[in-house]
Amino acid sequence: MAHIDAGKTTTTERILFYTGINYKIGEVHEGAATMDWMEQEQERGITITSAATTCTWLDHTINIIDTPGHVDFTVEVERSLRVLDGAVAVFDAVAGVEPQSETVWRQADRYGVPRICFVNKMDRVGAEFHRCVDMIVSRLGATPLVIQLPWGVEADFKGVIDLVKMKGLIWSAEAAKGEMYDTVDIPADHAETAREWRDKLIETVAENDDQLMELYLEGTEPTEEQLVAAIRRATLASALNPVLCGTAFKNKGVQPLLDAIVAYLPAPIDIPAFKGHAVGDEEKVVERHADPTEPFSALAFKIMSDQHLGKLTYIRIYSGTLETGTSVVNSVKGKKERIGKIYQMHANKREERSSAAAGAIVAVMGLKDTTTGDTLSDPAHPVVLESMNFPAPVINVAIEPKTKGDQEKLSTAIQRLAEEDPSFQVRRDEETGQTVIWGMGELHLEILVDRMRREFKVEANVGRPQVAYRETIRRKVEKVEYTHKKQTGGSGQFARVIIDLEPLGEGNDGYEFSNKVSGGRIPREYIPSVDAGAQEAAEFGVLAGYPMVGVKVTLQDGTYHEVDSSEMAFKIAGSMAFKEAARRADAVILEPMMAVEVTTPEDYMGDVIGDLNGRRGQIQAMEDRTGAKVINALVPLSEMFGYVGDLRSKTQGRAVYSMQFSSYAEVPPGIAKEIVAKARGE
Ligand SMILES: Nc1nc2c(ncn2[C@@H]2O[C@H](COP(=O)(O)OP(=O)(O)OP(=O)(O)O)[C@@H](O)[C@H]2O)c(=O)[nH]1
Repeated sequence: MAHIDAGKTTTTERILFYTGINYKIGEVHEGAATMDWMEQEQERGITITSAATTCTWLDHTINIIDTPGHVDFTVEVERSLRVLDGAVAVFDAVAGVEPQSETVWRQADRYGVPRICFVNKMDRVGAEFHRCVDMIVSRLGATPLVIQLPWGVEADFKGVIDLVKMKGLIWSAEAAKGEMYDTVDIPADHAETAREWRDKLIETVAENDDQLMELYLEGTEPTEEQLVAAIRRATLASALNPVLCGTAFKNKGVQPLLDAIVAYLPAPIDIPAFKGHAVGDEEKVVERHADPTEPFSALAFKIMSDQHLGKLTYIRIYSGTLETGTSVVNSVKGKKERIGKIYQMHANKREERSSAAAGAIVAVMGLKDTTTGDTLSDPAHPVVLESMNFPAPVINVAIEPKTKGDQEKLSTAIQRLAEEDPSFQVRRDEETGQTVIWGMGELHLEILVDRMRREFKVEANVGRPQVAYRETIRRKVEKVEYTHKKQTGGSGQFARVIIDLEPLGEGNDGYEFSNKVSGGRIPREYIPSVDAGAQEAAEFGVLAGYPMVGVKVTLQDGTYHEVDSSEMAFKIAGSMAFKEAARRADAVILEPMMAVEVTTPEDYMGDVIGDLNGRRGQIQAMEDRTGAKVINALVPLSEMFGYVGDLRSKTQGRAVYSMQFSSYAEVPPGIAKEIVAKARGE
């Protein structure tokens, strides 16, 4: 996991080569990386979809998922961190801890994933190992444990000083692909620094591990075995993060990284218990263990449509053993599923297997109703494992088929792509009849439309990207009454409700409903209808039709009629009362704000800042980083369309930027007016 371009794919390609999975190294910039198998990935040199593979090192099986760094594909990181037991955070030794590294680090925190750090690109001009280590402290608030020091830097980078073994590891020029390295005595000019850092290493581990602390207090130098065991315990407890370095591109430092993965990251059996809950009872905790003889349980984390095979469902098996031809239950949806075939995946290649056991990551064919985040379990012992969080999409575009013939293909394409990607959504705009697709950013939607064209042969016209605005209210309104009554049309036409509507408060973008009606003034069976009606109304806000969020509805009172009331009548009353209340509650429009970080040569700093100000940006911070200036700003997403091209032309291609969603904020009144007028077709 890492910020874009830190070198995740390049490092993974070396791993596949050294572990003997591939007989040659595929380079990202040549469009030849195994893990970036999708056409769009090879053309652009970026990872878009997380690819899974499996290799063996020191008699251990390692499942690897190479994740994308671009923020538009954050859902890929989310699902991968959910099913992996450990992670390698890759950093660019020049840029250090970049914004997206920070984001993925927090995601890993959320899932409690132990991790080690790899400071890559030590060969680049401006590489600074210790600055990166300092940033791991200042930006991530983590405890880095330096277990290697770089031996040389930039063009002179030769290898690493291993502080656990107290040896130098040097990659000689003869092994051009870095297959071989020599273990030598630490050179004299590095001896003192190595001793100093070795002391720091032991001190840091001792502070985080009682057993090592005992030895430390006795003044006994730990053996290599004792030290490795202590680092392992502290890493598994997420108390610290071992830090290594190297240059994947120049083939140095990758084998010791593999050694560290085996030595310090958890095997499934190191995890005391995988927690889930009983079907239909979220309070009742059920535990599963990485034991092939326990009842089967697995989490579906990814769906892929294969043109030839149909739907492939990627699963992580937590307990038990899965065999082809057996039946399992999707315990979230309550549906039986039959396991057609089981495949070990190597990026887009697959190898058929007859069974797979706890700890494995495999793809299965034949599942019909399972979607991302669902649990599959032994029908006799169902369990629901914790699912994952998916971010809400922030932009959308209208899409329409070019010809009538494309209409059906478009629907199929959208359906398949939405199955694969939970951050891609589709809605039909009832008023205009348009199909609107929603995603995480311009690049995300561009890739999706491109995939529709290539994989599904759909020709479509795509509108301009629009921001996913929201609406909320600023004021509480009380006792808003609505009576739904129709004289004609028979029974079931009477309902009267009285509601309060209030804001949930800053940062809460949910919806809540509470019922205060007592004494049978409204029969209990009608209450959920009022809630459903209000929720339906909240989907289309009163100002410009954007979803209304951060509101609480309280049903205070109402009346019903013995003969003329129905669920439908109460739903309509709930919906109308909500709309009426929202109109009186000072509704406002919210827009997504992006945290933008621009790295630019000093000469262009004035232009970059001026441009950000012109985009309604608020500059938050400025700092120096190796001959460049780094500017952090908060900018409305609506002003950031096309920024990539504008920045390039303003700085002659010498500045780079990244941005990620920060929060929703109120749109200034002048702009809100324009948005409302546009939505009303004025
Ligand atoms: N100089 C140098 N370049 C490197 C090194 N590792 C990777 N690169 C280059 O950096 C670029 C990005 O590398 P990738 O491996 O695609 O980075 P990534 O983190 O997988 O990128 P995304 O998946 O798109 O986020 C490529 O052009 C690599 O050749 C390194 O150690 N040194």
